[in-house]
Amino acid sequence: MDTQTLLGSTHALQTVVFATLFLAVCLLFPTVNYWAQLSKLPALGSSASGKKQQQAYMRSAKKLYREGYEKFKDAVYRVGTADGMDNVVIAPRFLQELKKLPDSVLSFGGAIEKTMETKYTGLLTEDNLITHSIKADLTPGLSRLNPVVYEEVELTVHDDMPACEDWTAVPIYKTLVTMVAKISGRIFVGAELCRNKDYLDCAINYTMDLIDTLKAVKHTNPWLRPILAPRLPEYHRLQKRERLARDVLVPIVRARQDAEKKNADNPNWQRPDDMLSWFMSRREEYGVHSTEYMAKLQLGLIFAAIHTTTMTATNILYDLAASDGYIEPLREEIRKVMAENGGTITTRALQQMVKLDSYMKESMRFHPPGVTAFSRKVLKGFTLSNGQYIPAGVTIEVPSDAVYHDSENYDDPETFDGFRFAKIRAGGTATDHARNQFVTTNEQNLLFGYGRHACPGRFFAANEIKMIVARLLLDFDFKNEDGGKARYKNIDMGRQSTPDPRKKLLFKRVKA
Ligand code: HEM
Repeated sequence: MDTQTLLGSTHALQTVVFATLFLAVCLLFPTVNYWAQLSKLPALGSSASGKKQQQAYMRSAKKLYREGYEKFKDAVYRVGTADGMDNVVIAPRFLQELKKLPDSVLSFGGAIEKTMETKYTGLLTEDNLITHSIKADLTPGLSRLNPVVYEEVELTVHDDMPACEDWTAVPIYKTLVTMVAKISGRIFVGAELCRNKDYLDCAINYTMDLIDTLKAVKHTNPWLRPILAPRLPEYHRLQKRERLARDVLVPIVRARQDAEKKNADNPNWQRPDDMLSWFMSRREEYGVHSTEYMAKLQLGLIFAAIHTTTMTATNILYDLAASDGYIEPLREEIRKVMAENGGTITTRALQQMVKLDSYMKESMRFHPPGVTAFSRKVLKGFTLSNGQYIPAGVTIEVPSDAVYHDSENYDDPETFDGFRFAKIRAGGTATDHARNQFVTTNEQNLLFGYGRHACPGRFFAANEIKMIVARLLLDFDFKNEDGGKARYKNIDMGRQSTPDPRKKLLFKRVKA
């Protein structure tokens, strides 16, 4: 090789090397920059993302976030999570400023996409039609709908609870999920479908199949997920469940469409008064044209509503069975309020059941479904008022469980006081009333989230739970299966906490 050719090849080689390095720097810069920015925030513990750390997170996330709160109460820190990624934990004092950031900076859907592996579970993330319809149709219509809801509560308590002439063991989670699916279904899809076996099967089991798929997907290697996830048996079961759900729901949507067309000129025709109907009336506004998608919206609603409501009701019953001194005062309140409202549970009656509302709220404070709240993915980096920069790409959260056990927020926070909120409301101002209800959301009350994505279904859920618990309290005495007073332990996994669905309570019908 002559010198000229050698120089030429060396030059070409140098160019290739430089170009490759440049490309690598361009590709890696965002990641390197992300880690550089993230590492400026203090870490709780090692914050490393090793297997051991991930397992410790799954076992004791609650303890971890409480330690974090003690150490960084008013500050911001990062913590390694079960995903092998660091989340940024933000003190509640920043919530007011976070609330003002638009969805293009802090994304609710983005956080769900990641935690729920929506690419594989197919869960709807931010479906504005569902949220809008709950806010614009369901919640304002509750006064009109409450008698219908209560009618379904009476029907299902009658049909799904055993006779219980003597003490009878009842698997209460399983019983409640059927009740909640029927009662919610009455408002979601109407009377014709809400007691249909196939609809109920789907309303009860869709969430379970989705969670099984989620767990299986999380166990696969993130790099191989696109190949492995669609091969999982759980994934196939979920797909089958969705097909079954479509088979049940699509004919109903079609029948409703036909009825609408047939009655287009009929001034006396009335649309069914349920979510399916409200979704359909808003489909043009939201550009929803496929009948299958209308069915999918119902699955989104089922996921948001059924097991969340069931878990909350189960926690309340487990608390009641384990605590003394509450059942009689609650019954007294319910009887008195019903007597004042024509012997039934009206909207006014629900508002007057202040002790029951308080008990439900205290039960949820002690047994929140999650250890953290306000989970949002950061789409654009931003700076907090204390000067700390939160980089794009990270997920933020607020340590809500620690907030509920802070004596600055709640007097004697480690004591279960079922009537603590009723007492504050009894002697208090209008603000005390507003800030101490089951449905309240603010910086100290994060059970239903916070800000513009706070749970829109909480008003419906509160009424439904109140009606179920009131009916059960009036009709039955109940206690733990062993007759003891130890509260059934919840199952804590990572951030999630669920009442143990295998436990039974003993029920005995109250003599009239
Ligand atoms: C006790 C039962 C329930 C609990 C504990 C609960 C809890 C929550 C929480 C924590 C969030 C996230 C809020 C945030 O991050 O700021 C949420 C969102 C949501 N919930 Fe509920 N929920 C319950 C019942 C329901 C019901 C019955 C419905 C429907 C009727 C519903 C519909 C939704 C929807 C659509 C969203 C998403 C809101 C959005 O995208 O902006 N939830 N819920």
